[in-house]
Amino acid sequence: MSTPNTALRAAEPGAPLPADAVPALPGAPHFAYRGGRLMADEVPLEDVAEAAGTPVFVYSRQAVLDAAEAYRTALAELPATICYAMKANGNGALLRSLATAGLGVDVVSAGEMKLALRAGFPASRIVFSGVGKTAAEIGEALDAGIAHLNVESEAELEAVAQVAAQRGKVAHILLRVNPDVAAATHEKIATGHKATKFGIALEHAPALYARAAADPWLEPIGIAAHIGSQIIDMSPYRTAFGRMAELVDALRGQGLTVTQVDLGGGIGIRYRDEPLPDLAAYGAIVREIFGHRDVEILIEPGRSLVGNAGVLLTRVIYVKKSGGKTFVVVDAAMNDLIRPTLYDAWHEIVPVHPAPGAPVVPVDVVGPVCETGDYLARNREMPEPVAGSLLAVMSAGAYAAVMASSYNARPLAPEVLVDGGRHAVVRRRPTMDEMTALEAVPDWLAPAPPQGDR
Ligand SMILES: Cc1ncc(COP(=O)(O)O)c(C=O)c1O
Ligand SMILES: N[C@@H](CCCC[NH3+])C(=O)O
Repeated sequence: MSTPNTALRAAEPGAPLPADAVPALPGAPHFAYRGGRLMADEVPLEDVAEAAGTPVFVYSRQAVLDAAEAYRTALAELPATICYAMKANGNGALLRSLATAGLGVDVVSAGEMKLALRAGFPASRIVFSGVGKTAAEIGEALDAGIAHLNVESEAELEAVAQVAAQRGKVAHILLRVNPDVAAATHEKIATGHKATKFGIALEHAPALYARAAADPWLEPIGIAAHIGSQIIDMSPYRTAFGRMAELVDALRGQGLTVTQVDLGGGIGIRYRDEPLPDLAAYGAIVREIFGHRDVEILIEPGRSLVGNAGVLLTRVIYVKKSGGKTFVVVDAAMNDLIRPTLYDAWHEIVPVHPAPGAPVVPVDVVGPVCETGDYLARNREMPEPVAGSLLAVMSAGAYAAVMASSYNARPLAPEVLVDGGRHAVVRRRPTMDEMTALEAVPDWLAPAPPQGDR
């Protein structure tokens, strides 16, 4: 498949972009070129940059809703609830959009739980996952009436039992099992093989489930698994779900009640030239394995709902030639998008205003942060941008703004939501005062020297 950059390269100097060079961007059709400029739905990205400054994350509300609809279609007629894994993107306006669309949500901390409740997700559609829930968090979840508490270890089961008894509230739990499946993905985001910290070994699950069923303060309702993230080939799901189904049958064979299976998330997106994940095939696997088993199904997609619904818009500060290389220094950096540095991730980077005829050269797209690892792309063939121009870093809707930091005292990039032809800042850039608002200088420190003496 031709990537956007190679497609752009096909243009002759000075000639308008040929029709077949209009790049098939990840994020299409919601992010697409029209009239020689990159649009988010009906909004030119240059307008967003003008209104909110750069760097800025831009999300298409319709892209998220379409992605949710694609899951609904794939799972049609199954008793399935889509619980968006909000760790991928916890922006309140996006959450509100998904809550209004009737989705559930998967949370991994009391903080996420509170954001989910605030966004309007009912407690009955909240799954509380996570390997290290504290007693305080378990208590908050019980108080909020969370309907699905996913338990990841024997120690956690004991903690839940204790907190539930203390509060006099029955905890509805699912045991997260580790199906020991190796999915082809980056090692830092694989979770379903037994060497990871996640889940309970399949062979230990029956005894723990029975232990829970015997506890008056625990009501085990099902089992959960999540095998990893950015999974493109659906076959590991078949293996994992098959093992889960065997466990469901075994538990029922012991006279235990199982009404729910939580199949986790993990379906990948196209960042570069990956095949598009086959949601229909996924749906068929779920149907084949669980369709006749009389269980309610939960799924927890994160990235596949929001990843290609967002871009990071950035402006070129300088083009620097040094050491035989071309560095495109932009105003976004690793603190805004850490995925390239952390996972060697590829994010497509394209001009907002393609300049046909611009020489295509290998460049490093780097930020202003003082780290050698501060890059968004390395040795990337792209039309050489000019200082002041806008670039869009694609596929930045998932695990981007949520993983950002203020390293180098850089303010968190704002977030803008596009809805058709309108757009709004849904999280603004913090001021310097806001960034330091939590700091305190103890009174035993000498006062700051007067400005003139510094
Ligand atoms: C328990 C759980 N559910 C769901 C997800 C969402 O994964 P993804 O964004 O790959 O769909 C994750 C993250 O990998 C997770 O840990
Ligand atoms: N943060 C990872 C995904 C982690 C999945 C969370 N369980 C990424 O950016 O790809």
